[in-house]
This record gives sequence, C-alpha cells and structure tokens, in this order.
Amino acid sequence: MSHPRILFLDAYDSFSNNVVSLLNTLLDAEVHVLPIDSPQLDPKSPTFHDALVDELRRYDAVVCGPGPGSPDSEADVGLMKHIWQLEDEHLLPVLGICLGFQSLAVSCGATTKKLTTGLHGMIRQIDHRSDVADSSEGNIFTDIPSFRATLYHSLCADIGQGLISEADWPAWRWASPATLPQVLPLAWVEEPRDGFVERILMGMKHTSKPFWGFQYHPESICSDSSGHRVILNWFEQARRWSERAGRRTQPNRIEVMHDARNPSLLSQPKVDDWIRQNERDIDCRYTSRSLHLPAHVQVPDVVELLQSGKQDQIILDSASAHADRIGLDVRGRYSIIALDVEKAMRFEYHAGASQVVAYTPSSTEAECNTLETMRIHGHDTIWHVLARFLQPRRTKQCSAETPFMGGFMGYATYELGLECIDVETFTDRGHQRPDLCFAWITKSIVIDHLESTLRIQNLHSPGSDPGQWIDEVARTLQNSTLWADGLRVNVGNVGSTNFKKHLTPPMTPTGTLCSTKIQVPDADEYECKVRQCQDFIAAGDSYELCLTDQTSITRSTSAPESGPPDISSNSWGPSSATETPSSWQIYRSLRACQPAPFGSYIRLGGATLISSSPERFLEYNGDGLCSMRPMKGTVRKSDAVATLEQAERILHIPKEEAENLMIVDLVRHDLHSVCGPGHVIVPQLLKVEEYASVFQMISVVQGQLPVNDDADAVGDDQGYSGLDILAASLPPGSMTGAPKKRSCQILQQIEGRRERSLYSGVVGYMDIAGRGDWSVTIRSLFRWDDEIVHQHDGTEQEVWHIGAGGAVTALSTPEGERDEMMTKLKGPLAVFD
Ligand SMILES: C=C(O[C@@H]1C=C(C(=O)O)C=C[C@H]1O)C(=O)O
Ligand SMILES: NC(=O)CC[C@H](N)C(=O)O
Repeated sequence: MSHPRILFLDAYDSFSNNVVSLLNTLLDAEVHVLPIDSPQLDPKSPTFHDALVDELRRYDAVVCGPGPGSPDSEADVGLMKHIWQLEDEHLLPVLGICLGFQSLAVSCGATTKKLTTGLHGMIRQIDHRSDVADSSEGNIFTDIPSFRATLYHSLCADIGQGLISEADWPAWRWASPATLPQVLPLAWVEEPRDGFVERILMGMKHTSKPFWGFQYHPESICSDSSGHRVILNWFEQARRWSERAGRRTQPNRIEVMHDARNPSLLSQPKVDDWIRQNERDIDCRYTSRSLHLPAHVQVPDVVELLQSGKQDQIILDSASAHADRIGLDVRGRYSIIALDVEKAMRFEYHAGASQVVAYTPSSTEAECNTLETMRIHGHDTIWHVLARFLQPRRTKQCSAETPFMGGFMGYATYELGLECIDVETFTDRGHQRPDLCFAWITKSIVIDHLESTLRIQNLHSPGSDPGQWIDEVARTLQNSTLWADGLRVNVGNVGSTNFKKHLTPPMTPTGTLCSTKIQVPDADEYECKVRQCQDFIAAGDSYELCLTDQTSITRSTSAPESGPPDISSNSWGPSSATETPSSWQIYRSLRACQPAPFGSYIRLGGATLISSSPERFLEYNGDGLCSMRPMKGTVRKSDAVATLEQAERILHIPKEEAENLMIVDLVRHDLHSVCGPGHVIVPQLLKVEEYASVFQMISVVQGQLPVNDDADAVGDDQGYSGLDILAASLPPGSMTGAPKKRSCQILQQIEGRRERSLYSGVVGYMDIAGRGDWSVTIRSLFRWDDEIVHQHDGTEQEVWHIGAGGAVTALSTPEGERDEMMTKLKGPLAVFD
C-alpha cells in the first residue's frame, strides 16, 4: 500500500521538524514541507489559486504547523489562510497545530487574545470531550484517556469563553457558541490565575468542513505519547471524510517541492576548481606515539614546552579533568593542542561574502605562502566548500585511541550562525574579520586525562616518515626539567626544593591594571531589555529569548601580543609592575579559577579567544551518531546553594524546566532536519550537573545521521557528515531561544544590533575519521587584533569583550535575569580583578 501523503505548512517554528517526524512515524506518511511564504506559491500571482489547488490535489491531507506571531497577521500565517478559504469542490482534510489551530479558529470568526501569562514549555492535562455523548462523529479525542501535553503559546482563541458564568460553563464549553456556529470545541485547559480561572481553548473542529485543530504540541518530548492517538483519530476521520466526499489524491508527478530533510552538503556534484587542484595531498597517513604524562604536568605546561613564542594557537583544554566535585561525564576526558598552526592550511570566511579565503603556507623555505580566494557559487555555502575539502581526506582507519587524528580545528561566530538561518546581519559591519576560521591541523598533541597519556600525532603523505619529528617532540617534553620533577628550566630564582607546579604562574594582580577600563552593562538598561523581551513573548513572537549583553575591557596592549611565552627568554610573567599581563597569562588565570570541560585558548585569524565554556554544543562520531547537550538553568554556587541536592531543589521548578525543555525540543528539530524523521532521541532530560562555580541543568539529545547504503563509500558523494549537522544547527539554540529565526531577529533589535561575534558561536574540531566535538563559546573573553583604541598620548589600547546573558521567558523577573547575567559575567571578568 502506498504511504499517505501529507503537506506540512511550515510557519518557521523551531519545532516543525518534530511534528513532521511524528506524522511520518505515526501515520507512516510521506510528509512534504512547504514554507508558509514559499515563493512557489505566491498569493500575489494571478495563477496562485490554480497553482495552490493543483498542488493540494497531490496530498491526502494538510497540516498547518505552529509558529511565531499571530493568526491575525498575514505574514505570520501566509498560505494557511488560503487553505481555510478553499471552495467546497477543492476541500481536503486539514489539521491545525498551535498557530495553525489559532488560524483555523480565526477563520471561523474567533478573535485572538493574549493569555494572562504565556505558557511556554508548560505541561498541562488536556481536558477533552471524549466522554461527551453525541460527539463521536468528527471528534478526534474519542476513546482517548486524559493525557498531558506541552504548551507553547502566548495567544489564545477567544470564542467568548470568558463571558460565561460558572453555572453555564459545564454545558457551554462543549457546544458551538451561538455567534460562532462553525466552531465545535473539543478540548480545554482551565488555568488557575491570580483570583480566577483562565479558560483556554485547546481543540476544535469545524462544524461543516474537514478542518480540525489543537493548541498543544503533541510532538514535544514531554507530551504523553497516549496523546498521539489524537493524530491517528484525525487521520482516520480525514480518510472517512475523503471517502464520503469521493475525493481522490492525484498520485501523478509527485516531485518534491521541499523535502522534510536537508540535502547533504555533498549532494551537489559541483567541485570547485580550487578544491580539485588541492586534491594532491589527500592521501593522509596517521602516525602517533604515546607517552606517559606525569601527574603534575598540565596542558598549559605542554603548550609552553612545545609552542612557546608562537603566534597562532589552538588549544582545546579540558581544564576541569581533575577537578573535584565535578561529575565524571562533564569533566572532559581529552585535551587537544594543535602544533605549528602557522604552518597549517586555513580557511577564512566572512559572513555574507561570496568567497572563501584559503591560506596555504609554504612547505619549504623557498616557497611563498599563498592566499587564494575561492568563489562560492550559486546555492553553495562555506559548508559545501568545507565538506568537499574534507570528503576525499576522510579515512575509514579510525584510531580508537584518540578522539582526533588530525583535521579541522577552529571557530565560528554567532553571525555565521545567523547566516545559516537566513537572518540578515548588518550590511556594513565595519570590518572583514572571519566569521569562520578553520585550520587544517596535521600535527597535534592529544592528552588523555583518564589514562594519563600524551599522544604525539602527525598526518602525513604516504612517502614521508614523521618518526624523527615525533622523537624530537617526545625528547623536548621528556628531557625538560618539568617533566622529570616539575621544575622550571632557566628560572634562576626558583630553587630545586621549591616545587613549582606551573611554568607560568596564574596572573597575580599588579598595579598595572589601573589603566584598565571596564564597562559593564547598565543594570537598569538590562532590566529594561528583559521587559522588552517579555513584550515580544506576550505578543506571541517568541517563546523564549536568550538575551545577552557585553562587557568591554580596554587596557594597554600586552606588547608583543603573542601566545605562550618563550621559556628560553624567561618572559613568563609581567616583568615589571607596569607590564600588562598577556592573553596567555589571562588564560592560565581563568582556567585556574574557573576550570571547565571545554576550556580553550585560541589565537587564529586575528582573534584571541579565552574560554572556560561548560557547554558542549555538538559531538559526533564517524558513524554519524550525533549528540547535543543543551544547557539551560543556572544557579551560582554559594553557601546557601552548595550541594547538588540544593541546586536540584532550585532548578527543578516549572520555570527552569520549561526553559530547558524548549531548547531540547528546538535541538530535536535541528537534528531532525538532517537525521530525518524517527532518528532523534532524548537519552537525558533535565539533569542538574555541578561545575566549578555554578550548577547547570542539562539535557542530552541524540540523532543518527542517515547511514550510507554502500558500506565501502566512506564520505560517498551523497553522504551526510557531522558538518551537515553543524551547518543545520548554528547558532546554538541555547543562545537564541525559540523559535530560533524570529527570536534572533528580535534579539538583534533589543541588543542594539551589536555583534555577538565569537561569543555565542562555537569552537571545536572535526577529524579525518569524521568525528567532531564543538562547544558553545560562553564564559569566555575575546578580542580582535584590529580593534585598537588610539589614546591621546599616542599609546594604543586593546579591547576585550565578555558576553553574558540568559534565557528570558514569560516567567522571568528583570532582577532575576540581571543577576543571572552578572553571575555568568563574574567568572571571566575576575581575571581583570
Ligand atoms: C547566555 C549564557 O549561557 C547560556 C544560557 C544559560 C541559561 O539561560 O541558563 C545556560 C547556559 C548557556 O546556554 C552565558 O553564559 O552567557
Ligand atoms: N507554538 C505556536 O504556534 C505559538 C502560536 C502563537 N505564536 C502564540 O504564541 O500563541
């Protein structure tokens, strides 16, 4: 039997793909997705009506999805409105969900009102008319036990329910209102408010047309699966209606207007000339050697021994690996240090540009470094270029001893993420900084904190033997005084009995910092922005907004700005009270006071990033198993909240759980867009974890990428990889709120169109075996080399930025949000104290 065919009208919700997945798995349906403003069906076109009717003939039914905005706004509902207006001869069964449901109610004459307080991520018992005697015909709730479902809405259909007396209510609520004869109420939620009960219409049926709708979200991970039977009932009713009406779906020419899943980045066969020319070095061999890592040697020590004085650095540091009181799962097992970054090939991309810059350093002294620009053609994006570069270099010989054999390491900004979801960044940004900078790392160190090993690794061509280089690196490490007994070389004033843990001590406050100017967000202004967010939420435009603000720190340049000090020259701390601590010293200081599983120190593409991020964004293995760990719900450690149990009591409340749930549902949607229906699960929901200075509530969402049928075709031209997921899920949902696109547009406005830049972006790697791990750039500091303030006295100052914020919902308080932002800011800001 052929699969039922359903057209899903997508109103740009961050839950749409979850609905599509549910329809697909529940009804075994082929679901085609069409945006409500699809240019293929333009209501302004003279042929619109015929084209719409023609398109609809191919489907057994339509589902009008949820979304931001109001059913009264043409732009927000788009094509939905035209579905309700179909003439009798073109009718087909339709189900409206949330915004789609509200739009149906409005088409029947209902008005829209704002809820007293929006209900987002709130789980409620749905009171439906399964037991009303006359209701079997057309009642999609028939024979379904009472169930709980998640709500995401600020608006509500008003059919006059507020005017009905307590006495009349029991009978009234299941009848068509006299003034709205087309509306048959099927479900309600009665929400206790301050001193009264708010009656919220949760489901309806059109009394004469095959239109049904409900307000709740059946696809949410927290909605009872028993409620899914409503959809089965709906489809059964739809089938019966079509049979009675003699409607037949036209099976011909089912060319997909828009598939429910993104095409893979490799599905467009075009190969850029540049990529083709650079396919000469694709045959990578992997050689490594493992050493025992003495317990006292830390990641920064290794960096200083091997990378001293070098300009470019990429260090992913699980700085909390040995921290007490942090759960094993969140400590971070590995750290990765890229070596010789300045000799690595590099891609740089500025959002909005139609080109990628490829920087190829010379391989010999005689050659010059080259800087080439590659045009991005047609519908291609930077992600297509990266995927095509990586694909021929992919290996099936995945080494299980290391998470990273070599491959891409780098960062992407929040603005790159905005581009990924079609949110316009500002036309003139006043700079050409990279929004994506990925280096192709062939020499690296991987530290396994669990096994206490250090692995020296090299990706090389089949003809070359890296043995000598590896031995040299091993010798440098093992022959160092530090390795043997923890002693620093060349430091005259440190006696041998005077054990020193670090080569570079964490920065100590000096008198220098009086010239440092710190500009923290104004508390009143921040509270005002929280209220603005809540106005947008109350209007139905967003369910949750991750509001952020930036603190800037202007200070004299730490000349010469470079990474770790040259240990041979002894320049390992401020040499005098007037010298500004270097970024490396700041990093060491931050990792000491706020050790985090996703710490990083990066100097690449003109940026310096110092991060103590606790949040994993996305991890994937070579077999396409992807995992995301959205974090929402933060409480600062204090005397009053010192234990996990205390934090759990604070975080397991509806407000905090709802914030997290919303992002879980959003992340499921992002993963569904590539993994496809039925391939996303939530193995961990709302778990409180302990970090160095905060407790965080975390969920884990997993997806499985489509597996290639051809087992031999690693990176086959059609195959998906972790890059597909990365491209489909930026910017991180925990930093935007939901629905993602509308929320980002609103946040741009409220945050004053100021770039978030590296903050709210991601940092991580993807290796030749297809494995990747990316963290969200939060609890971090960054600066750009070209951002210099010229002083009157001719001196120059550098500017550091720290972003911080939190999720605003209908239940937030402005003071609470301000405190949360300040709490998160405190950690990174403390390094300037
Ligand atoms: C916005 C920040 O953090 C984000 C917001 C969180 C929250 O609202 O609880 C928690 C972790 C991050 O996803 C930040 O650290 O600046
Ligand atoms: N989830 C939705 O579809 C929400 C609908 C509408 N924007 C509201 O907030 O009420």
